[in-house]
Amino acid sequence: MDATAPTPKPAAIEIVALTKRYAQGRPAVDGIDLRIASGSYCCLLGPSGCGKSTTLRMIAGHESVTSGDVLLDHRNITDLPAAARGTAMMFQSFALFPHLSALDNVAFSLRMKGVGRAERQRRAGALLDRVAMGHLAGRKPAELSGGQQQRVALARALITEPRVLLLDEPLSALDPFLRIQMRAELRRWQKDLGLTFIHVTHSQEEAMALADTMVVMNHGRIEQVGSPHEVYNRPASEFVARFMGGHNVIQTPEGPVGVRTDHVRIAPLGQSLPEGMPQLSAEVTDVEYQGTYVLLGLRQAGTPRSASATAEYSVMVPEDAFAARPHALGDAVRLYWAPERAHPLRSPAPEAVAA
Ligand SMILES: Nc1ncnc2c1ncn2[C@@H]1O[C@H](COP(=O)(O)OP(=O)(O)OP(=O)(O)O)[C@@H](O)[C@H]1O
Repeated sequence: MDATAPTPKPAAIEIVALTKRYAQGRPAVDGIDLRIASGSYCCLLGPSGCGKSTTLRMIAGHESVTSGDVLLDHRNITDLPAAARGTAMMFQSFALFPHLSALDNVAFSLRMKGVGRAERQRRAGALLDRVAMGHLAGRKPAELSGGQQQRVALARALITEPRVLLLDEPLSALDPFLRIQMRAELRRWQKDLGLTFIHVTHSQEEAMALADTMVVMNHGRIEQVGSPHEVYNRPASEFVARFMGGHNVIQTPEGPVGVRTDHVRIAPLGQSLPEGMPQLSAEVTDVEYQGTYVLLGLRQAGTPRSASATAEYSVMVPEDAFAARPHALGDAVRLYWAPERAHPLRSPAPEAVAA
């Protein structure tokens, strides 16, 4: 794991041995170290309960820290109140006040700070212009589309002039079509504004589409930090390979390796294979047509139907190749792959298996 490897730009956020313990037993966040480069889009990714929201809330100051530190540009903000940190939060489904206009929603935190009416309306209006919402400033949230509400929520978060914007599953309440549109917009805003965004999601696809840096968490710990390309192409552990999808985890005498489903080849039993290819025998258990490719499910030969997922594999066969040489349920085949396509994977820590 290279969670503490130096980043080329100065770190906007540095997390040092950060721990949150809600109750006895395993901590929700377990001593994590992380540097998030200034001006980058960082996604905290992991399954439900892995500790990503707790981590975000500790950065925001909405959750106390059990131990460890949060630094923003080398300033220790661990014990500062949320409003004094230089961070702002954008929530799931935007959490706009329904009875207030877009302008008053954006101006709200300035009102709380005692800024005069004329000044707060001027600043809120300027920000709404910035997110191309100035012409709809008088509308209430219910009179705005999902995308327009997102822009108001963004303007409302930006009014405090944060250095870092924290986003907690901001797209999860949207329908799939709007979600894809809105994530492109978030990415564009992040680049235009040059701010650091830290975005929590459980969606691999969302993180891959948005992130400069992905942080994959599991059981309160960081499994891997890297660009989407690095994490997808070189998953560090069995957990990351399985969680990201698109990989086979294959047990070899040297330990588990990960091979992408599109890098595993399939041949009928008895056909001679290229020299030096690692291989195994399997039976076709599933054939799924996916349009541009066919996804085959396979079980390693000699393993019972009820065996764990460790003996189950997937192979992605391009549609044309499948048409030229189809495979049917029950076919006995050989799977093989080029040795350079197999990447060693860290096995789960014994305590993680037991949890
Ligand atoms: N206020 C709380 N009190 C007690 N336990 C909590 C509290 N908040 C979270 N937890 C526990 O801490 C662990 C991490 O929760 P957290 O919400 O950070 O995970 P998450 O990865 O964001 O999950 P999700 O995607 O479901 O929100 C979970 O086991 C959760 O049950």
